[in-house]
Amino acid sequence: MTRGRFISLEGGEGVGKSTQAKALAAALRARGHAVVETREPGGSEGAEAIRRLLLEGSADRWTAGAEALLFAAARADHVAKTIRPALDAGSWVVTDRFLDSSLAYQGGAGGISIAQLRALHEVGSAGLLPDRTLLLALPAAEAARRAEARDRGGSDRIGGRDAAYHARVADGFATLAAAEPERFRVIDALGEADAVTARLIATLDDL
Ligand SMILES: Nc1ncnc2c1ncn2[C@@H]1O[C@H](COP(=O)(O)OP(=O)(O)O)[C@@H](O)[C@H]1O
Ligand SMILES: Cc1cn([C@H]2C[C@H](O)[C@@H](COP(=O)(O)OP(=O)(O)O)O2)c(=O)[nH]c1=O
Repeated sequence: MTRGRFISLEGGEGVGKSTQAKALAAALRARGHAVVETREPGGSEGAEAIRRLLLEGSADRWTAGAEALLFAAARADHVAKTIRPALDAGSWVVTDRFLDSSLAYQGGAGGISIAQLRALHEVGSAGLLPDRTLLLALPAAEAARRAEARDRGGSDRIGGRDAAYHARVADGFATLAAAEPERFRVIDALGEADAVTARLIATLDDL
């Protein structure tokens, strides 16, 4: 059996990742592929338990280092229990966030070095990378408007960090995409959801 393809959706809060993960999975199924749709932090029983530790509680609950380790631990479980088995069975995997979120949030915005974060990923997940990473790009004001309309002020431990933190996250994603043009595609996330989905699908032709 040929191995499935591994696709990650990335970007800051409110850019449309969850919406597009669903739509992309549906579009791939309509083309006859088996698709596993998943998310981070989470996507397996152990990782969902770690998700609650990461997203609930006070802002200062974890040091920056502990936070990075918890994301890497959650990812290791997600890869071992959900992602690798699905790929080995020939399914496509569409995940809402993966390693690049750690590089942008805990790295670019949080101050942990990219080299250290990649080392944690090597230990936890044998360095598994997506075949393609789709970075949804939206002006910060529009992303904040969408996130606010969805969350009505009730954001989580990390989503609730200040605008300067989220600006560093956006810069971090842009830098990662520029450094790995083979793996990344930057997608304009403005406009109707269906139009954005069509843009995403068009970047997967070669896979
Ligand atoms: N293309 C779009 N245009 C307008 N609103 C959108 C679009 N895509 C998603 N939304 C809405 O914006 C909010 C954030 O989208 P969501 O998919 O949850 O983003 P993310 O997972 O990146 O945080 C949701 O309320 C969603 O319904
Ligand atoms: C996967 C991952 C997520 N995060 C953050 C990003 C989000 O603020 C939060 C996950 O929330 P998520 O449910 O993806 O939120 P949103 O729909 O707003 O994007 O965790 C990291 O900081 N590092 C990571 O490695």
